[in-house]
Amino acid sequence: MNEIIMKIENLTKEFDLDFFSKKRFKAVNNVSFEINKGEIISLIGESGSGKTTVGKMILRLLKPTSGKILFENKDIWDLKKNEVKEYYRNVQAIFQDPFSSFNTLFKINRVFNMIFDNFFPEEKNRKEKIEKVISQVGMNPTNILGKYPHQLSGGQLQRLLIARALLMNVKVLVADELISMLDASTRIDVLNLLAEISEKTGMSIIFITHDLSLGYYLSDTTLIMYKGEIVEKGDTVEVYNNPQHPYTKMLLNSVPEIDRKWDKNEKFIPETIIKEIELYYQANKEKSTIYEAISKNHYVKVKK
Ligand SMILES: Nc1ncnc2c1ncn2[C@@H]1O[C@H](COP(=O)(O)OP(=O)(O)OP(=O)(O)O)[C@@H](O)[C@H]1O
Repeated sequence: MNEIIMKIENLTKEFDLDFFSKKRFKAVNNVSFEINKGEIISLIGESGSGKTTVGKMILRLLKPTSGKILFENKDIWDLKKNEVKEYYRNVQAIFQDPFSSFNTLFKINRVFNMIFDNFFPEEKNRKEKIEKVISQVGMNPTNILGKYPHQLSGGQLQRLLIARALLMNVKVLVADELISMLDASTRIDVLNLLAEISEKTGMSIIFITHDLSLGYYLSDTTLIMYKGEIVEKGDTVEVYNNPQHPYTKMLLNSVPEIDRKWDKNEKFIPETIIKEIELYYQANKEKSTIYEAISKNHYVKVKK
């Protein structure tokens, strides 16, 4: 049976458009989904669709305008100070640029020791545990631990971030454009590593990407985001084989194929499918702000 570990309920985030304006911008609009233990979910969408904003709210880096994030049935914005620390022991992130996640002044050994200082000060077998996770991500601890971050490659640093998640035994990992800086073969290695860890340890992964093929490769469940909303969600194979929403269809059609050359008459601009989107919502008798968002430039007026 599936065990829900995190529940996102009607999450909305508005940003001020500018200091003087009364208009606000809905970067995330009424987003709901659940994450099961050990599940890998891809959050896929074009640039600016709101993926990172969802990730940041899950990491408590941004407070939602409305809606809830429940981790193990507790609202993460109702946590007490000591519970917040516990939350971060369980929920961690890996961002696109691995270099920014490391303090350049500290050797890797120190970086890993600080995890124990912060979260498990009583731990006696630090060295052993650190060496074990570094080996688990396919690296030799002796070659790595004495180095500074700038002496390592992007791929090595990404692996170290995964090792950090392993060391902390995190329950949910938010991986935001994790591998976009890596070359193709290193990418596959890191993806395989993530899938393997998730299967072995039951770690759930929210994989944020704009790359459909990476999402397909890794995830059990796919969420397609467009203009701040989830327009389609479901089993990955099902979504890719039988997309329902016009935006998902367009997105899947726009993936370059090895035997298809660029055609100057072909257009994949989302705004060209506005009519289909309108008809889709009419046919499904669903309400959506997406149609309005496209035609009115995605702003909402609020009183300040
Ligand atoms: N702090 C902020 N203040 C104002 N607007 C913001 C802020 N953070 C994000 N936005 C806007 O919200 C929208 C969604 O941004 P977000 O970073 O979530 O998109 P994304 O789907 O992750 O895009 P990308 O793939 O390019 O990272 C964008 O239009 C962005 O400019």
